Amino acid sequence: MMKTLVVAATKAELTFLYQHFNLDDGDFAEAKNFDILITGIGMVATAFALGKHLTHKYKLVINLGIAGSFDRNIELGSLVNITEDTFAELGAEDGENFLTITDLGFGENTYKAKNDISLQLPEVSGVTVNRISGNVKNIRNLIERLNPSTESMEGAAVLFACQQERIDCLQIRSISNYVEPRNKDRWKIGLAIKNLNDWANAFLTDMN
Ligand SMILES: O=C(O)c1cccc(C(=O)CC[C@H]2O[C@@H](n3cnc4c(=O)[nH]cnc43)[C@H](O)[C@@H]2O)c1
Repeated sequence: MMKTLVVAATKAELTFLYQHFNLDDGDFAEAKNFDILITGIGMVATAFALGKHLTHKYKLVINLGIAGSFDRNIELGSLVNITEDTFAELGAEDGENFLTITDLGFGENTYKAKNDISLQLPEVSGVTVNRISGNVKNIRNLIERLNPSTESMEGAAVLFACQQERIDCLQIRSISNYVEPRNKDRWKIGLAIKNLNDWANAFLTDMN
């Protein structure tokens, strides 16, 4: 039987999923129909972990995590299905302009989550960055260039790996904060994680 691979940056983001399915407490945990891979934060850690673990025994990869939202109409703690994700910093600065790697002739910087699963969640596009945006000028620039709804530090790396291996993939994230000058007091990480885990527990149970 082919399994699903659940990928998250930190174990904290999947706390209740580990509890619900009574899983062993490691960075790679196995359940009957799915495995969990904890990669560490960021694109490099994610790509490295997927390079080691992503094989054709998996029919689907689900990237779960928290994310920032550029869109104030998306409530903190609510879930989105990120169907397209862009490596926002991959390219070259040219004075005030930014040249993507596509502009430079070196391939794609945007990847789609390929799957035939229909979910009752808003479908949005995201950016993936190395540093959480917290500077008004950078935030404005990202919105002008890419008009993203969400920001994470791993999403595009997961979509990239899945495209390389031709494995279906979903990216579901729960909004913990708005993308704005850093103000940790306004982040709702606990609520975002609770709602993310409730969704994941139901999805992974129904899938079985
Ligand atoms: O600084 C802290 O105290 C702190 C506490 C908990 C979490 C953090 C993070 O930096 C979380 C990064 C983690 O979450 C994703 N994430 C969440 N919001 C954003 C965002 O606005 N922009 C980019 N990434 C975000 C990200 O995918 C990381 O995995 C800090």
